[in-house]
Order: sequence, then C-alpha cells, then structure tokens
Amino acid sequence: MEVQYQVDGNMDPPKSSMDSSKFKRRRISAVRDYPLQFAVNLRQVDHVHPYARSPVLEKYPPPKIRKGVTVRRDFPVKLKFPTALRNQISDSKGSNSDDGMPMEYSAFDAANFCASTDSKQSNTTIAMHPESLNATIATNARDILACIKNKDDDVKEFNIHDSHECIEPKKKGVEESSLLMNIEDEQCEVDVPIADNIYACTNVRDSKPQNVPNVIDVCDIHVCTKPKKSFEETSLLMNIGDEQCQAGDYQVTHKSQNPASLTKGACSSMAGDEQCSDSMFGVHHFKETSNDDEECVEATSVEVNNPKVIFIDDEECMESTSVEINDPEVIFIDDEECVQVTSVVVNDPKAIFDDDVECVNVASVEVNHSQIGPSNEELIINNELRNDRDKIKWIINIYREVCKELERNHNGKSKGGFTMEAASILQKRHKWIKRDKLMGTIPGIEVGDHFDWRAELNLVGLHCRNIHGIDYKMLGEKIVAISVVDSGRYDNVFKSKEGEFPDTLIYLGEGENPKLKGKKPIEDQKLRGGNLALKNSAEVKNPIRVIRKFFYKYGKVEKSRYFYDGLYYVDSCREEITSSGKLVFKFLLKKFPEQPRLDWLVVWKLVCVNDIPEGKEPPTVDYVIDDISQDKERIPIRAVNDFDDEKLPIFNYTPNVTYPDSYHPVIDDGCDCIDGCSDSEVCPCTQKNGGSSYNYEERLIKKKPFIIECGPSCNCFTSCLNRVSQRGINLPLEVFKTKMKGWGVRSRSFIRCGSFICEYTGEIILDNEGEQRVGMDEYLFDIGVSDDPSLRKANSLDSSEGYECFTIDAARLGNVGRFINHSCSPNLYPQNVLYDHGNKRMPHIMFFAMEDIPPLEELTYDYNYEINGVCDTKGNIKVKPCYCGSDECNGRMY
Ligand SMILES: C[S@@+](CC[C@H](N)C(=O)[O-])C[C@H]1O[C@@H](n2cnc3c(N)ncnc32)[C@H](O)[C@@H]1O
Repeated sequence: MEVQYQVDGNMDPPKSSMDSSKFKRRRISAVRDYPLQFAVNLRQVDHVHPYARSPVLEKYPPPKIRKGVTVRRDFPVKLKFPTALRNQISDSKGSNSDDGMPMEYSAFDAANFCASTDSKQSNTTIAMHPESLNATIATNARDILACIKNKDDDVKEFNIHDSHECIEPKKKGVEESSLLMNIEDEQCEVDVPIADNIYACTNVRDSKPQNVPNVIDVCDIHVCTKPKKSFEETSLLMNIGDEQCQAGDYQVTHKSQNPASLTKGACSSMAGDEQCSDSMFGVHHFKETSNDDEECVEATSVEVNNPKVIFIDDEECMESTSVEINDPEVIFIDDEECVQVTSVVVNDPKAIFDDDVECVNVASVEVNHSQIGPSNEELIINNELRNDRDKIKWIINIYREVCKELERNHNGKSKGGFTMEAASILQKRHKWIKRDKLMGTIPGIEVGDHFDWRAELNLVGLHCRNIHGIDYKMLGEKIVAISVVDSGRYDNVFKSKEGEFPDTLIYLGEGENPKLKGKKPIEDQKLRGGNLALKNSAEVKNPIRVIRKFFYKYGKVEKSRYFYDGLYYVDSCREEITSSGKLVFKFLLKKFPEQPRLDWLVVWKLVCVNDIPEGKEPPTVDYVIDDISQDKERIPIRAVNDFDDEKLPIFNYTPNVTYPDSYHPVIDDGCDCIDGCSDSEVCPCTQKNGGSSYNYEERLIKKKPFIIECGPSCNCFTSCLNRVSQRGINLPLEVFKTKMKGWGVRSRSFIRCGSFICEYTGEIILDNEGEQRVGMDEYLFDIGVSDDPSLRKANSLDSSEGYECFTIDAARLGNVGRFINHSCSPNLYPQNVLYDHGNKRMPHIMFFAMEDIPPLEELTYDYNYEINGVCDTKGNIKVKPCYCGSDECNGRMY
C-alpha cells in the first residue's frame, strides 16, 4: 500500500530545515518563545503502506497507517526509503546507499526531503519509539502510530489523524510511557493544527495499562510546551488539565469535546494543572470552569463567559495578568500562597469567594454589577483576610452553591446525593478551611450554629469524619476524642441536669449498634478507634465538640439539621451488657459549665414547624409565651402560634391534680431504701410493681394497669428510680397552634420510647359532675376506668364514693397535658400511677412515649371514644370529625 502526500497548501514549509521563523502556526498564539526548528505539514492524498524496518522497530508491530509529520527537532532517524528515493537522499547528502536496509538520516533532512520530493514515491515511515530518543520518523505519514510501552514491553498502538511535531525530548529512559503526540509527555512537544479524532492512551506505573486507548474528540488546536516533570502516571493525549504539564494555547468550544474531561478524576473543563500551566486560553459557555494550578499558572489572559462555577485558585502562584469573567454564579478567587493576577474583572457575579490564607496580590479587582452585598464586595475589594466567622459562612455558602449547581447539572437526580460530590470538589479546590484537626472551639463557630449536611461539619472542621460519630486525634502518645456527632442512629441520651435543657449526654460507643437489627449478628463493641479515644478522654478531660442532629418534617418531607451544642468532657465511661448479651460502651459526657446552652427557640425555628405547606419557608414565630406554667414546672413550657392570630385560652396552670374537698387520701406504708429503689427484692414499692418499672434511663419498661411509685411515707431519696413520673416534666414541651385541631403539644427535643412526658392534671371530680359541665366537656379525662378486672373490683369496693367513677376536668385548672390532642395512631399512652395515695379509682394519669418521637412531632394519645357512643343531653348521637390525619383514622373522633 502506498501513501501519497503533498505539501499542505495552508502551510509554508520552510526552505531551510532550521528556519523556524518562517513557520506560521495557525490559530495559535505563542505563549512562550521556544526554538522551532522547522515545520512541514503534509496532507495525505492517498494511502500506501510500507513501514520502515529498523532493528529497534522490528521488536514492535509496525503501524498500519501513516500520515504526515512535522519535525521540529533534528535527530537521527532510521528510515527505509524505496531504493530510488534513498538514492536521491544519499545523493543529495552524499551518503552511501544500503540496499533495502533502514538508513540513519537526519530527521530534518528526511522530512524536508520528503516534503520537497515527489511524495508519490515516498513511503517513509514514522515511529516515535518508546525507548528511543532517536525517534524514527515518517515524514510523509499522515496517520501516525503512536505507541505506549509499559514495563513489560507491551506496546500499544494508536492512530492519530493529523500532523504532529515532537520536539525537545527531555529525558532518556526514565519515561515509562512514550506516546507520540502526547502533550502530557515530558518528552515531546506536540502541535496538532487540525485534530479531529485523536486516540489517546494512558499509561500506568504498573504493568497493567488502564483505559487504553481512550478515544477523544478534540476540535481545535493544541500546543504543549515546557514540560516540567519527568514522570507521569497518567499520560493522556490532549489532556489540557494535567498533573505534569499543561502548556497549551487552546480554545474549546464544546464541553463534550474538551479533552480534559478524560483526565483521570478531573472534572470536565478543568484547565487546572497541579504543576504548570502556561496557557493562554479562552473558554466559552462552560458549566464549570476551573483554572486552578498548584504551582504556577502563567496564563496571560483568561476570559470565561457564562460559567456557573469558576475556580481561580492557586496554591502557589498565579501570574495571570488579567482575568475576565462574565456572568458567573460562583467564583473562587482563592489562593493559598500567592495570586499575582494584576487585574480581575468579574461581571455580574452572584457570589464571589475570595479566600486567601496567605496572600492575594491582586492589584485590582473590579466587580461589575455585583449582586452581592456591599460587605462582601468590600471584603474582596479591600483584599483583606476575612474573620473566621465570615470564612465559615462563605465556605458554607459556596458549598451549598456547588451542591445546587451539581443538582442543576444532573437535573436534580443523583444516586448518592450531591453533598459528598460537592464536598470533594471543594476539597480538590482546597476549600476545606480547616485542614488540621483542632481540639476545642473552632474559630468562627458558635454554639447553636447549624449545618444542613454532614459534609459541612467536615468542611468547617467541626467533625472531620463523614460516617463515624467519634473523631479523634493524637494527644501526646494517646488518641483522644475531639468531637462526637449524635446522629440519632445510636441510642444516645441527652439529659437535663437542673431541670433545664439537656447538658449531659450518654453517648454509646461506636461499632456494633444494638439499635440496628441487621442480618449480621451483633458483636461486642471493641475498645479501639473512637471508643478508645473517648475512654482516654475520660482521663484527660479534654474538650469535645458535640454536634446534634435534629429531625423534623418540612411539609411531608423528613429533614434534619446538625446543631453545634458546644464543648463537653467525658465524665466517665462504663461497659454495659445489652439485652442481647453484647458489650457496649457508654460514655457520660457533660457540658463545660461556662459553655452556652443551645437556644431552643432558635433551634425550634430552624428545625421548622408542622403543617407548613410544601415549598414554603418556615414562618417566623409571632406569638410566644416563654413559660405558660409561670415557673410551676421544672422546665419552662413555651407556647407559640405561628399559624394565626389566636392567643392561648386563659386557664389556671397547675402542675398537680386537685382532689375533691371530701377526699382524704390514705397513705400506704413506704420503703426505707437507700440504693435507689431499683431492686424488687429490697424495695417493697418496687416489689408491688413486680420489679422495677423504669430502666436506668428512667424510661418506662412496659405499660401496666398501675404503677406504684414511692410516696410521701417512703424514706428513699426523691431521686430514686421509682419516682420518675412524680418528678414532673423534664422535656422542652411546647404548646403550639395546629391547623385543624386548635392547640397541640410537641417537644423541641428528641423523645425516646418510654420517656415520661407529663401528667394530665386538673380537678378530679365525680363523673356525673363532669357531665353537668355542658359545653365544657372538651377537657374531661375519665379516670379509674379500665379493662383490668382488678381495677373494676377496686372501684366497686371503695365504699365512700359508692360506685361512681371520677374524671379529671382540665378546663379551668390544668397543665400542658390539657392541650394534647387525639390521634388514631398515637405516640403517647396514659399510664395509671399511684404514689401519694392508694386509691385506684383516682390514679394519676401520666403520659409516656410509645415510641421514639422526633423533635417537633405532635404528641398525641388515643382519646378512646366509641364511635356513636357519645350523646348530647337529649340522647342524640354526637359526631365529631377527627383531623389526626393518620392512615388508621376513619375521620371521626366519635
Ligand atoms: C383536650 S382538648 C385538646 C386541646 C385542644 N386542641 C385545644 O386547643 O385546647 C380536646 C379537643 O381538641 C380537639 N381535638 C383534639 N384532637 C383532635 C382531633 N384529632 N381532631 C379534631 N379535633 C381534635 C377537639 O376539639 C377536642 O375536643
């Protein structure tokens, strides 16, 4: 097969092989001057075959198609020319012919000769041999076979459809991959004047070449100069983002044709280089453009139009003389060491991030039509380092912008979400503000600060592990914990110390999670990693940041947010055996007294309210009563109305029931325990309950017809385990206005299953008296009625009040319990409790959580009405619609 070439009319091949000055490169602006030896471009007109045989090349399969080549550097080439042609060369050079064997020629001569001779006769060959700097050249090859060699001498071949130049090989032998036309290659410099389809390849250090070859489309000119490094793990042809060298003058008009998209791990359109970038480029209509460089960017001008996200960040040096950016949405002008951009013009940015840890030497930054606030603008223009808090805000803003951008780019669809992807983009751009793990307060972060995503905690340095709840670092020779996240996955418990908001935390060790019932059997937790760190912290008492995750519903969507709760220390550590017989670690963390408490109103506002129409922002709270109990409860009971103008109805708050005047309770004998009344063999009160009713976390183990708590005649401590409900409310309960059911109750903190909520207090009156209170029956709670036969017996046997039953009326006197609404799928249940008397006809009604209840979920119990069982005074059946909204609801309360 013969290949015929003719000199490309668009190119003027120099007459002299060393006359580079006449060579005019098309559509390329030279960024940097370097010796151009000569250039010849040949255009293929036909195909012929033969491949020159050289002793070296014999080892490798010959290329199948050859095309024209431009030679820029002279070096000896072994060429096999047809005899006639060889004779011509020999004649002109005065060398001897050698029948049929490859001869060594000057590449320039050979190329020049072929270019100037009748190419129909030419069947010379090109090869850039991987082992040889003395590349064999086919001057008239239009298609060039490039090859790549790994350590095992495995050679791959690629076709390149254009003319290419290779100059200035830098190193001998050290290069594992030698790819002709590879602009990533420190060996050669390549010019691709018109490249339509280029086959690129990748070489790896080990013997398994990966992704070879990658086919990429490049629709324009590329030039690579000034290679910097001698070793490249990945070598990708036409990759403008490169870890070794990127020195191009390029214009890429379509994202899909951007060769950089093929870089290993590089994001598309990234013109970023970790070592060197000598580019002068224009990038148009990119969704994301990155111009970042870890060592040096010497772009003389950068113009970027309509980008969504731009990173102009540089870890060492950026020497762009001007950067012009139009309509960006987010810009990073971030430099960790030095940015020497003399001018930056940013038109219509939506957000600008100008974060510089060390120095930004931007001589002028012009921000036109900025939509950002003056303070931000000021920060940039004044070129000042922002304070820590501003930095935190900026980083979070930028992170969220990048998340949004990714979401937009992927039409909102992503398997794993965009939060980690965005975080890794920022990480790559070195936007992780806190790189070292810090102990104690993170500058710029305050108690109550909240974060939407776990990755944000990492981003700002609050908690640097994305999955594990315990983060730690070395302190001397030991690891100590520096932060913990309570993400609701483990059965951690926040507790109140002085009846206020939680300031102690029982944190379960990491590893095996007794709460999760997976396929794999649970094993003992191990004293290593985070668990070991927390244990060590119990000795050291070092500060540990606590971050708490709150769940809430936004419309119908389950959401969550992380709140920074301040610095705690590990008070103690214990090992426990769970009901499944496995060992778990429990760490008691206590908040440092000087640390501020979380402002629950702020938390509440931020974790939203129920009944918000989808797509709407949480409303601001208009109506707030800080404590409807007026100090009568252990903990303030707030009332809020963000729904309408209605004020809370007037009633007298009482934390205790009032007994009928005629009632004189008989008080039973009590116990003398000093060990907390948890052992039924010791405590007679606990014995009456058939064992302890509450576990050590003060949660009701199971519902019973009655619970007998220790009472006034007991000599035990008021803190004993058998007095949980009588101690009163311990949760930040809140009365709030609902959409359809009047006022309701919720908790601002997470409630664990079995936790005591509150009592239903009011006036205890006789049942028939309650029935007289026509129009006031909304707050009646019938008591002493039970399916339990022992209770019925107890009722009927009580002689003083005959067979009458009692009811609690909370209309005039009551507590927060009067606001708890009915639900057909309740999350609370009422529990009969006796402690200050033994009369089972008028027990205390204590509500306990039936399940874990997320913050702000409405608390409800089943009113237990019978449908068609409620009549008016005339005996007519009353109907009351139910708006509980549960799946089990048939629409009627009664
Ligand atoms: C003990 S009160 C509860 C507090 C009451 N929502 C308020 O604003 O004072 C009982 C009354 O609340 C209303 N209610 C409670 N649960 C309801 C439900 N699931 N559907 C409709 N109304 C309900 C009814 O008017 C009922 O008579």
